[in-house]
Amino acid sequence: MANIFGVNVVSPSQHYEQQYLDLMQHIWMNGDERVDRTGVGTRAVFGATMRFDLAEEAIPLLTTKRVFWKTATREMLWFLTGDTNIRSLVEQKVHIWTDWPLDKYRKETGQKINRDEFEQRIIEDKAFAEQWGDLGPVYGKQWVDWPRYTPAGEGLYRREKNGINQIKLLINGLKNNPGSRRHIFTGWNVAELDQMALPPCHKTYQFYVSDGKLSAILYQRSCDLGLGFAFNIYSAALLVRMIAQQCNLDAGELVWNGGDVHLYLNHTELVEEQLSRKPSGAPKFKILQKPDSIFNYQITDFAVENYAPQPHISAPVAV
Ligand SMILES: Nc1nc(=O)c2c([nH]1)NC[C@@H]1CN(c3ccc(C(=O)N[C@@H](CCC(=O)O)C(=O)O)cc3)CN21
Ligand SMILES: O=c1ccn([C@H]2C[C@H](O)[C@@H](COP(=O)(O)O)O2)c(=O)[nH]1
Repeated sequence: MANIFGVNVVSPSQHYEQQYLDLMQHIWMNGDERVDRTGVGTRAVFGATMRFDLAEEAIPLLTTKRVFWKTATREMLWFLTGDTNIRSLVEQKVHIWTDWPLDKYRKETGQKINRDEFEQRIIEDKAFAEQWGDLGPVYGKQWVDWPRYTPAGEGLYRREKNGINQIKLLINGLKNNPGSRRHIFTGWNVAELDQMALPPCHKTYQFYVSDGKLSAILYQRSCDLGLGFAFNIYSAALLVRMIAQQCNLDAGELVWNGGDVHLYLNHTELVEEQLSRKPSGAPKFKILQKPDSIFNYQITDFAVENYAPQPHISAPVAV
């Protein structure tokens, strides 16, 4: 891979996943060993870029392990509803956000409930879910309902019933003023970070229209390269494709910029297994119909073809 002015140029003969495996190898061999918030410990580099071509229905799904793209798709559709409670995810058998509310519940009540029991209660008991299943004003809330305040006299402010829908504004902007350099949305609401279970990792998205194609940069401040990345890069591509479809554009390129990019020290087995495998194949992504709005996609609207990954590799998630 050549590097020109900080732009990684992936040669067309190289598999799109090779840059990911190279970065994984580099971090595992040369990363700074650091103590992190979770106490697990990581090896990390600061600042990394990868580029993925989205032309001709390409989708950046890792092929050296199976990535559960439907799980990631359900999560993205959940973001777009503005929901921040894990209940609707758990109802769809998506477990990736359960560990944070569960951890909080155990710490605050001292109860030794296991994950399955906790999820069962979240589903069966609406009041329990409202009390214990909410992640605070994370991604979805900020994306489609960023709070807005208006003066109410005497130095007081009233919170408007409807916040700012950044996704709707983005799509209007892309349609009406494609050449703009301000096509951005972000989950990083500084005033509300302390209420979130986790501050956003995939925190800023910027879009760019040229030659009938929609490209995007994702800036991810913190990246769990062994677990989170596979989801994050697929989800970002999914988002580009949905937005492109809504704006009658083709998908162009997805540029991923990572800040603190790390491998957890308890991911040795995953790293060694994955680095021993060779990427292969080029899955295709299809959107089967065009809903009348970005907010009306359903899981059945998407299909992945030609995806023949190597077996799943499980690894513990650091909470
Ligand atoms: N340490 C850490 N890594 C993350 O990737 C991460 C967080 N924390 N906290 C918030 C969210 C939750 N996300 C997660 C959480 C778990 C998996 C995970 O366990 N994935 C497994 C199985 C997926 C499944 O059950 O379908 C995997 O092998 O990809 C992935 C992303 C991404 N984020
Ligand atoms: O979409 C996501 C969400 C989270 N992560 C990872 C990155 C870190 O390992 C943790 C978050 O911990 P912080 O201390 O808040 O950075 O979760 C991810 O890779 N992708």
